[in-house]
Amino acid sequence: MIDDISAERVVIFDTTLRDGEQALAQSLSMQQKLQIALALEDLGVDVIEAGFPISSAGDFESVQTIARALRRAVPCGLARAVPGDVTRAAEALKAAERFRIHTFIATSTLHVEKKLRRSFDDVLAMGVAAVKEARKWTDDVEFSCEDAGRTPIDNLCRMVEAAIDAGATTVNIPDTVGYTFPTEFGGIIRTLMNRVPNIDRAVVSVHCHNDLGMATANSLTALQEGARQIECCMNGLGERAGNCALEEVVTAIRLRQAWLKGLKTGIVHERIARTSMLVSKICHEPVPSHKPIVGSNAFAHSSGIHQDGVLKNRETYEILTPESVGVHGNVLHMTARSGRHMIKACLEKLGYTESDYNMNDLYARFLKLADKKGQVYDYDLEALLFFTKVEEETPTYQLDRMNVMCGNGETLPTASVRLRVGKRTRTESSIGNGPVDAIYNCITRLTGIRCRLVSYSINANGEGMDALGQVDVTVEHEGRIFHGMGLSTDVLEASARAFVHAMNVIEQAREVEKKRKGTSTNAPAAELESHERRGV
Ligand SMILES: CC(=O)SCCNC(=O)CCNC(=O)[C@H](O)C(C)(C)COP(=O)(O)OP(=O)(O)OC[C@H]1O[C@@H](n2cnc3c(N)ncnc32)[C@H](O)[C@@H]1OP(=O)(O)O
Ligand SMILES: CC(C)C(=O)C(=O)O
Repeated sequence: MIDDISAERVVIFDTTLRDGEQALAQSLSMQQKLQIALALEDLGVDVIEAGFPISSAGDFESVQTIARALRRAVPCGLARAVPGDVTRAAEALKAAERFRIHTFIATSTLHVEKKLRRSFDDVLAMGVAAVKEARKWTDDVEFSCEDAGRTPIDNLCRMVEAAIDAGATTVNIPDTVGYTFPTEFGGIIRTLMNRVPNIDRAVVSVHCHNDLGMATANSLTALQEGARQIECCMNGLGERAGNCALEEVVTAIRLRQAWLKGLKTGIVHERIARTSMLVSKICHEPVPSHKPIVGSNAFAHSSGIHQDGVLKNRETYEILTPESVGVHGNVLHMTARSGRHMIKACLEKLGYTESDYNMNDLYARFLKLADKKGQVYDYDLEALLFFTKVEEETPTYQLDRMNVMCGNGETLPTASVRLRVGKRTRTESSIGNGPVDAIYNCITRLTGIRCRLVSYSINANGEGMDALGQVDVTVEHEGRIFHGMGLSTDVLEASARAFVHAMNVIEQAREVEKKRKGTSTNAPAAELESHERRGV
C-alpha cells in the first residue's frame, strides 16, 4: 500500500515487467528485469508487478531479486486463482518488508465457458478462495476480474463485492482485449461505484489494453468515475497492441489536473524520457517516432506555419515543455515545408544577420535544395548562403587547374593543384592514398586550413552519360561541420571543387565570427604570405 492515501492520489501500478514482457519475443533476464525495476522505482511508480512467479524458476528468481532490491516501491507478483500460484508468488515476494499479491480469474461469459470451462459460481468461489489464501501472506491483495470489459455487469458487481469481502484491498477492472469505448468503460466503473455496497473498502483499479487505441482514454475516464489506480507499461508495451502507456497517462494527469479535479501521482516527470529509453533498449522495442511524450517527433516541428508559431511562442504548438519530461529541447527540421522565419532563425543561430543575405534569393535556393534533399541541415544552409554570395563577390579560393596521375599498377597517386587566391595563383603537388586524397592534400597545404574529412559522397546528377558528377563533402573544422559541393563532368574535378567550396565556407564563417567579435581579418591573405615565406 502506498503512503499517500489522499483522495486525489492516483496509484501508478507498473506492469512493464509482467504484461509488458508478455509482448516480447524473448523473455527478460533477471539482470534486465532488475535494471528496469530500479529505474521504475526512481521514476516514482508506486507498485511494480515484477512477474508471474509460478511461470518459471527464472521468473521466480527475478521477482525475488526485485522484491529484495526495492526500497520504496511495492513489489508485486501475479498468480492465477489457484492455491499453488498464490503460494509461489508469496514465496518469491516474502523477502520484501511489504509486498502485494495480485490474483485474477476471468469473469466474462466467453472466458468462463470456453476457456475455464466452469460455471460462473465456480469461478467466483475460486476468486474468493485465492484472495483468502493471499491474505494469509500479506494485507495488500489485489484481485482482477479478467475480461471485465466484456463481463455482464451483474456478474461483475457480484465478483467485485465477493472479492472485497474476502479481503481484496484493490479490485482491478481490466479491459483485457481493449474492446470498450471511453464512455462505456467509464459507465462500468460508475456502476461499480454506485452498486457495490463495500466498494469504499478497496481501491478501484483499471488495466486497459490498446487494441482499439483507447487504453489511455479509457484509463482517464475511469479516473473521472472514481478509479484511483492505473495499471500501465512504459512506452505502452503489453500483450498484443499494448497496455495504457505510463508516460501518456501520468502526463495527462499532471497537465490536465484542473480537468481531473486535482488528481496527482508520485511520478518524477523529468525522469520519463530516460526511463523510456532504457526500457526500449533493454527490450529491443524501438519507440515509434510519433509516440506521444517519448517519440522523437513529440517535440519536433517540420512545417513553416508551426515553426513560425513555435519561434514566436512555443505554446502555440507545444502543450508541455520537452524539459518537463526530461527531453533536451525541441527540434525544428528544415524541410521544403519550412518558411522564411525558420531560415532566419537558423541563420541567426549560426551568427548571420539579415545584412549578410537576401532572404528571397536564399529562400528560393533553399526550396530547390530541400525538394532535392528532403532535409536541409545548418551546414547546407551555410553553403547555400555562400553560393548566393559567390555570385555577388569573388570567393577566397578558386580552382584554377589540376592534374592527377593514378592507375592500378605501381603508380603513386599524385596530384598538382593550382588555386587562385585573390589576384595571385599558387600551386602545390602531393601524393595520397588515392587521387582524391592527393588532391585534398594539395588544397589543405594551399589554404592552410586544418580540417577532418567527415564524409564524402558522389552521385550522378542528371541522367545517363550526360550526368554530372556531384560530390558532397562534410568536413570538421574547430568543432564545427561545414559542407562543400562540387559539380563537374569529371568526378575528380567535382571532388576538388567540393573541397575548395568547403574551404571557402570555412573562410566565410571565420569572417562572420570575426565581424561579430568586432575584429576584421585578412586570414587567407596572411596565410598566403606564410606560404610565400615558406616558398610554396
Ligand atoms: C490477461 C493476462 O495477461 S493473464 C497472464 C498471462 N500470462 C501468462 O500466461 C504467462 C505465464 N504463464 C505460464 O507460465 C503458464 O501459462 C502457466 C504456468 C501459468 C500455466 O501453464 P500450464 O499449466 O501448462 O497451463 P496452460 O498455460 O497451458 O493453460 C492455462 C490453464 O490455466 C487455467 N487458467 C487460466 N487462467 C486462470 C486463472 N486466472 N485462474 C485459474 N486457472 C486459470 C486455464 O483454464 C488452463 O487450465 P486447464 O489446464 O485446466 O485447461
Ligand atoms: C491479469 C490481468 C490484469 C490482465 O493482464 C488483463 O486482464 O489484461
